[in-house]
Amino acid sequence: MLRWLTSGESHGPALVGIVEGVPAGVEVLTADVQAALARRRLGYGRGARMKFEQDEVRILAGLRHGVTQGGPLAIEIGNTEWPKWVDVMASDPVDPELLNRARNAPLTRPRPGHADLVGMRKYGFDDARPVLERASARETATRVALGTVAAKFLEQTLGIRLVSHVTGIGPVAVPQDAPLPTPDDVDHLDADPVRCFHAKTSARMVAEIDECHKDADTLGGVVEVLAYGVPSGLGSYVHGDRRLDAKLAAALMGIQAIKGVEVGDGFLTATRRGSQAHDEIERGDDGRIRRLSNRAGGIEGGMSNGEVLRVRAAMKPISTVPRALATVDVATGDVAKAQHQRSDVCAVPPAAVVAEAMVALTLADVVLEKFGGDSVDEVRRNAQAYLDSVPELLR
Ligand SMILES: Cc1cc2nc3c(=O)[nH]c(=O)nc-3n(C[C@H](O)[C@H](O)[C@H](O)COP(=O)(O)O)c2cc1C
Ligand SMILES: C=C(O[C@@H]1CC(C(=O)O)=C[C@@H](OP(=O)(O)O)[C@H]1O)C(=O)O
Repeated sequence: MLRWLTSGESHGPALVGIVEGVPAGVEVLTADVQAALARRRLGYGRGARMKFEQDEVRILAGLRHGVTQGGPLAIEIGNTEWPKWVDVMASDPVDPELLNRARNAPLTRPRPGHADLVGMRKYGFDDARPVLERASARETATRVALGTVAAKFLEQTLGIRLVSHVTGIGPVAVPQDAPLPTPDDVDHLDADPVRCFHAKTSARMVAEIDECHKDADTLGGVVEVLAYGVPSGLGSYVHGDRRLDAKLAAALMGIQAIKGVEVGDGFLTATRRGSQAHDEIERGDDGRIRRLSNRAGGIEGGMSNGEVLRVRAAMKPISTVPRALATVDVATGDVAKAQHQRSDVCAVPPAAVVAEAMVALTLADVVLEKFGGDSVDEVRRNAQAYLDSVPELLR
């Protein structure tokens, strides 16, 4: 079993993530985590903060000489902007005089689409500051850091490799028959301004973001994660909460601003007739069972079926709209415009990287559930024994 937890506020000194259950022997470096975090910072349409802030990574525990030790890994990501927020986010009480300064002023004009209003009600605050600090997607940096370890585990035990890309931004979408990127295309995707594999669509997405920026508005979109090399049999049909599709849906829906999840062709499948919706089975020239298509996205009956795993997540447009939305000042009861200082216009490309991390953590958990093992070698041996045990005619 893999367990993980994150802690930290958007403008606090640092974020911290802990992952427990990673077997011994996974090779991972601080530089790998840094590289993954750098990929999360990419993307046309991100706001000013991404340009001036750095992610300062420190692996505090669980790793020795670049190899996991079997104990929990603790990863710290320092916010380099912290010096500006020392008073606002101080852990201990501060001089009340400081609280009158601009950055410290209570936020009383909750932003529609954010956690602000409900969070104030629920936790008993008269200021949205503490709500937005933890609700912020700054926290996703920690998930990407932990996901890096999970991805290394998957690659080094079973050769599973993940790819994330953007298939839609606002109304602009990749054509349905466009080829899927493979792990060899990751550098190309990282270099694309919107992490899109289809060059013509990428250019249209950039233009759409520019238009939206001019209109002082924001955009959402759709991301897709692909997992190559996933063996058949992860997850289970025997109970709803053991289904791989259910676990992936929960993991993706748990990302800030994700409002829909599809497995394989998802909602499109619902519009098709059965004869056009499923993936027929045949025996290939090599004598192995194969599929004529992969509309199911690599999952049948809540289990991986050996095809490429394909999941999508729909992100709503950024809630802090520059052309500020109507709200109420909860300190006075007056009609107001929602608070706004700065924001991303579009954060779909980084959301793809976050979705990839969530898929990595979910797959690492189900791999450990199925095969178990305290070391990389043991997981490999267990997996190989299972694969060897599948009868010839079912392979
Ligand atoms: C990578 C990423 C970056 C985001 N950046 C912003 C942002 O700059 N401004 C904003 O208002 N919301 C941003 N969001 C979305 C908010 O965090 C999210 O909408 C808010 O916390 C409310 O949660 P909900 O949308 O899940 O209801 C971002 C989300 C992600 C995944
Ligand atoms: C800091 C990150 O994303 C932030 C997520 C976010 C939000 O409301 O979710 C709002 C913005 O922060 P701020 O309000 O300080 O400008 C984004 O920059 C990050 O992704 O590292």
